[in-house]
Amino acid sequence: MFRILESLNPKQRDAVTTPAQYTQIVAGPGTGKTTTLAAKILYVQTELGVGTDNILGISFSRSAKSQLLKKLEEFTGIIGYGGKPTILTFHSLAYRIIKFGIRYNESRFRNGFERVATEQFIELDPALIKGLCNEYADRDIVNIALAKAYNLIRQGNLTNSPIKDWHSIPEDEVYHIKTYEQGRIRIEARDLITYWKRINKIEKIKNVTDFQGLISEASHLLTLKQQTYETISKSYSYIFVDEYQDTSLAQEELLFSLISSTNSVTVVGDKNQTIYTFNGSNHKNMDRFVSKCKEIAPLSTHEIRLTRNYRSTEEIIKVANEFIGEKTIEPAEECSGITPEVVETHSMTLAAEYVATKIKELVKDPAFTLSDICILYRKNSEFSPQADEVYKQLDKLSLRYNVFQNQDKTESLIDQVLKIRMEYEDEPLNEVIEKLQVIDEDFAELINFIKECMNQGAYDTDDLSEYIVELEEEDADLITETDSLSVKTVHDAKGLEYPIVFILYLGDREFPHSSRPNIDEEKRLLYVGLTRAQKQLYVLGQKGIEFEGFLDNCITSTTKHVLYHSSKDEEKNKGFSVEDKAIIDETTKQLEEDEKKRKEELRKLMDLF
Ligand SMILES: Nc1ncnc2c1ncn2[C@@H]1O[C@H](COP(=O)(O)OP(=O)(O)OP(=O)(O)O)[C@@H](O)[C@H]1O
Repeated sequence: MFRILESLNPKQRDAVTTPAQYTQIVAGPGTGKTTTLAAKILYVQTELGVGTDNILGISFSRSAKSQLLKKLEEFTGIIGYGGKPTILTFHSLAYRIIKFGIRYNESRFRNGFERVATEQFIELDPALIKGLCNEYADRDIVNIALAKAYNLIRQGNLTNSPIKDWHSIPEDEVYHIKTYEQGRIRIEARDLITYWKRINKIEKIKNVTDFQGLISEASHLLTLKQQTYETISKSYSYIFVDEYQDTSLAQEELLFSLISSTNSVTVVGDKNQTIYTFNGSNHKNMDRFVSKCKEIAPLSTHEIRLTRNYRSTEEIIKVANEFIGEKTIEPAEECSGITPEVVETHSMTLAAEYVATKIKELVKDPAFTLSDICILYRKNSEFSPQADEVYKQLDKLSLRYNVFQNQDKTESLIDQVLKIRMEYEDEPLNEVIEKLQVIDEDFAELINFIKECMNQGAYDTDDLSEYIVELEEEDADLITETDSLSVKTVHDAKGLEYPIVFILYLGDREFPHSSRPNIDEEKRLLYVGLTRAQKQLYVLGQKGIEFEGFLDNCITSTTKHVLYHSSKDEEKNKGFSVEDKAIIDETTKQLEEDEKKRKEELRKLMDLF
């Protein structure tokens, strides 16, 4: 352990070795959050003699979990001992708690209970939204809006704390729920109450719940302070929570219901990297953690700030700090590098063309391979026109890239896992793998998944249930091939780092996204993107017509401002007389102004709804 402690800086070491019962590590990007957390988990095992069974790690997603496990593996490889503790997401932890609740007859669910997405409750009862929000003819949108309101209110985002049952909804309240397709939908409290009651009925009859239902039920079981609480709370004497800034109020409540006076808790987070508020995350949890813990153990609550960034060059750090408007990180050592480029282009197509051409040039240098490069875009969706444009340009130049496997593929893996759970009920997983290997079918992905679960302590097919929850949480999985570049959303790149990063496309409605963006969240998102780059950074887009000029704000004294309007010289206004050019410029200006007016009117119109 000494060797690992020696490799850390004094603040990181303090975070690892502090005897405080409650610790909050506030750390900017690239300052070693994952590194410090992994070191602390190992320290607790090796120096304090705590068994892996008594340690619980809570991660935000399966990919965050695998990064932490990778770091732990790296460290255990160095010191030659130490094991992998249980690392769950909040949802799979909730599933585990409910399983105990069922065993002790404390839960409202029964064995074999299932999860559905909130919008899918309607498939179990087609009359679910009948008579609700009648002023809207599009019933699919009403279903989506009600599901969203139902989730937000239970997560605590429509009020100041999570609402646990429909009795607590104030009857005269009206909620305005933003939908992507139809702007805001007005939902009266009585409609939401009816919706909630109907869902309760479906849950009871069909023995199902949704993801937020898992969190609410688990919290409820712990607050009963009966056997479920005793078992869970006693098993995990050391609890570590990664990405704490992205927890919802309901998840915060779950964590605090789990803690007794004897557990030690460490949370790690960075408020500037909160990028899931649309999904309920609430960075105020970071402010509250220390004050709440001080109430429980005033003398044993410790807060540590990590600011030394080991990831990026000084120039990249400067762009990130200036963009977010705070000096949150500083270079760990002097490491000046290549000047970041801010590339101004008229269109997404040109931006993608610039990126592809630049990459072709960059990989001529034997120091770089394609896998050192990542292209980031804003839209959090599988079918993004931005990504499509990038793929098209990469294809033109025959550049290999990794793609996300589609949702169907993830679903088929879930189906396979569910099937083997039924077919080989309660059988040990190593025997199941042996049986799968002799069947003449391609089970490679399934076997990998089972091995991943076994690594995490799963023993038989029944143990797979909580890991299925994690699969269901994922949007899509990346198929990673060697020597291919990555194209992903900023959300998917969270926690990762690449020597060369391209970000596109900063400009009206693209990034910041949508007609009425949450500017603070969009800012944090771009900050996450900028801080993924280690050596080279390229930011592409156009100057802001509306809202904040994100591209302008990336231009600093250490960036190079490039104008890229066409790859072909002959197209750069050649062939036009000076008079023609003046007319073209005037018309373009007029068109831009008309478009601006049109957007403004559209927005006013949407506000009316
Ligand atoms: N004390 C250290 N000395 C040298 N390198 C370090 C140190 N701490 C962390 N690093 C390196 O810095 C990089 C970033 O570390 P890590 O991924 O742990 O940061 P992070 O804070 O989790 O990042 P993010 O906020 O982006 O998730 C990694 O390459 C890691 O190996």
